Amino acid sequence: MVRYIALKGLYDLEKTIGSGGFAKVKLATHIATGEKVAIKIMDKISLGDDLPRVKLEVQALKTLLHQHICRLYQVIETDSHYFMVIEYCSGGELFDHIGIEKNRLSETESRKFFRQIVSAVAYLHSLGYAHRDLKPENVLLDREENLKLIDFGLCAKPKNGIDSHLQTSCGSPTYAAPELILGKKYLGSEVDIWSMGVLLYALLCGFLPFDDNSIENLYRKILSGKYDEPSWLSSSSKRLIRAMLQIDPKKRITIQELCNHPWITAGFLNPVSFVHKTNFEKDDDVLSTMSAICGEHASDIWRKLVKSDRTDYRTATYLLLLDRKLRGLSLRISPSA
Ligand SMILES: [NH3+]CCCOc1cc(-c2cn[nH]c2)ccc1C(=O)Nc1ccccc1
Repeated sequence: MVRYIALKGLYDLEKTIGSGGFAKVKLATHIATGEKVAIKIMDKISLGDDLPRVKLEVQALKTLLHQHICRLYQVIETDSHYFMVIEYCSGGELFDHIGIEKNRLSETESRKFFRQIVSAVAYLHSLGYAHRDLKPENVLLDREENLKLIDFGLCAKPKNGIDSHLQTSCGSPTYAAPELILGKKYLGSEVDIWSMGVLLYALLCGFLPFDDNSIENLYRKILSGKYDEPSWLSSSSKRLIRAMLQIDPKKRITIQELCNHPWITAGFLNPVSFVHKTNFEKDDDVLSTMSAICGEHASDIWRKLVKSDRTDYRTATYLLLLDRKLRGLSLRISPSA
């Protein structure tokens, strides 16, 4: 196991749980609390001119506090690497959860998960962000099967707000909107809606609306906007999918309409709201646990926490202890912390 000096005494690295272009994600243990975390390791050389994207992703994750968006605990930068310590989603990828035999979810189960995606994306858009890479690999589950969106490496916050156009082509073609693959100017919010339509179709059908081994055929299918509607789809599901997979982005349903759509609210008392986690809430039990170990006064620990950029080891320890408390577990810290 390659040893990273920067993690020594803080995190024990374990198996690799994901690897992408320029990042590797490893399971790790936060030594002070024994809690599992995911550490996204990026080496600066292979990042090349994508280096600014890491700053964007860190900035986005520090801002985005939502129950269905993976939490960033700590960022460590060395001369050669970035380490992003992120919430571990022990349930793995949602689509692995669907399992091979069933390969699709019922409308009720799909609605439960899809409402959580809509809540996270509505929150994202309300802050002027677009994810731009919504795909099954980026939809995970935590231990209680709560959905978590990950990988904001491509997310954008256009300087003039969510309604200003983007141009960079990014994300995977299979989930990409027609305007994006045509290289047209596009709105991040509109391409996210299209990708969510592909996700919903995959949940309800167990396969993708547009799929082909040849990229030209795949593009042709996406641009045609034509896809199969299997017999088991209800007319309400078909109507919603059609509203999301509109070729013309101006005809596509908006995130606000989506939150109130009859398919989304069926069986629920209320539309999807993007009520999110409050900011950094003070917890005296956690602070006294930390103070018992490190000897500092709880009030001093809290003051430093609030003043910090909230991505240091103290922040990670505080948030992980808070998670333990919210799960009804004992608050313990190993003295070596
Ligand atoms: N497609 C997911 C592979 C990478 O996995 C993660 C990525 C991030 C991440 C990456 N960027 N931002 C957050 C955060 C958490 C995980 C994770 O917990 N994955 C996992 C857990 C159990 C089984 C399998 C996979």
